[in-house]
Amino acid sequence: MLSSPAQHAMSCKNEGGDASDSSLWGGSSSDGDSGSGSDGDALQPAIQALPFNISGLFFFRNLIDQPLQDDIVAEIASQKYFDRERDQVMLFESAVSDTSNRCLPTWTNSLISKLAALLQDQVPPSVHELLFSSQARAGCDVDRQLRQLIVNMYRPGQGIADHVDLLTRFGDGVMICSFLSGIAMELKQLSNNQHVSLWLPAGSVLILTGDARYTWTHGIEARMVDHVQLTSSRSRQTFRIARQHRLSVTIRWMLKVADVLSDTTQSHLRA
Ligand SMILES: O=C(O)CCC(=O)C(=O)O
Ligand SMILES: [Fe+2]
Repeated sequence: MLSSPAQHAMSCKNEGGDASDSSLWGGSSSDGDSGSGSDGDALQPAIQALPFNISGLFFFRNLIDQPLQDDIVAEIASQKYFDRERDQVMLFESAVSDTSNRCLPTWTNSLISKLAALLQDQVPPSVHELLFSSQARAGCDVDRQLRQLIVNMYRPGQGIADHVDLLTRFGDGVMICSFLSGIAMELKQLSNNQHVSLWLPAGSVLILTGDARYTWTHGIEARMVDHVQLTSSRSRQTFRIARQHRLSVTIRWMLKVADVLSDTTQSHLRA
C-alpha cells in the first residue's frame, strides 16, 4: 500500500505487472486487497500533449531514454525499497556534511545530473536554475537548498488523490519522472473547472513550477484501465490501456523550515 493513506487513493487487486517487476518489491505478486478501482470509464481520455499552455508546466514525453530508464529501475530494484507492505519511499538530502551516507543515494544524484543535462536547452534558463541551481555545489553543504525525493510504486488500480504538494514543506520546481509503464495524471486548476488528463508514458518527465505547481492540483485516479488518445500524423485513436506496475520518482526542494522531516509531516495539502 502507498504509505500515506490520507493522500493516496488505494484500491488494488489485479497485479498486472510482468515478472521482472517483482524484484522491486520482494517477489510477492498478490497482496490480497479487495480492490475498488473501476475499469477506466474516464470522463475524458488522457492525451499525449497539453491542448493549451499551463503557465509553469513543462512536459517531456520521451526525455529519459530506455537505457537510462533501465538503469534507474535496476538501481531502485537493488535498493529493495518495496515489499508487500511498502510502496513508497522518501529520501531526504541531509545538510550534515561529515558522513557521506547521509547524502542522497548515488542513483538519485546521477538521475538528477542527467536530467539537468537533458533539460539544459529544453526549458528557459530561469526554470533550469530553479530546478538545478544547487547541483553545481559539490557534496552536502549546509547552506544550500536540500532535496527530497519520493519513489512511488503503483500497482494496477492504485492512484494518488488530487493535491498540491505541501506548501509549507516544499519549494517551487517539482519533477515527476515515470518508469515501467504509463499512467493518466489529472491536472485540475483550483480556481475554475479546467481539467486535463495527461498521459505520462514511461520515460516522461513532468515539471511543475509557478502556477502549475501552486494553482493546479495533480493526481491519479485509482482504476485498472486508462483511456488514452494516441495521435499520429495520420490518425487519432483512443485506446484502453490496462494499468501495469508504474514507478515514479518525484524530485523537489525542501523549504528551509522543512530541513528536519519525519514521515508524519509528509501529507499533501489541497490549497
Ligand atoms: O507518483 C507520481 O506520479 C506523483 C507523486 C506526487 O505527486 C507526490 O508524491 O506528491
Ligand atoms: Fe505531488
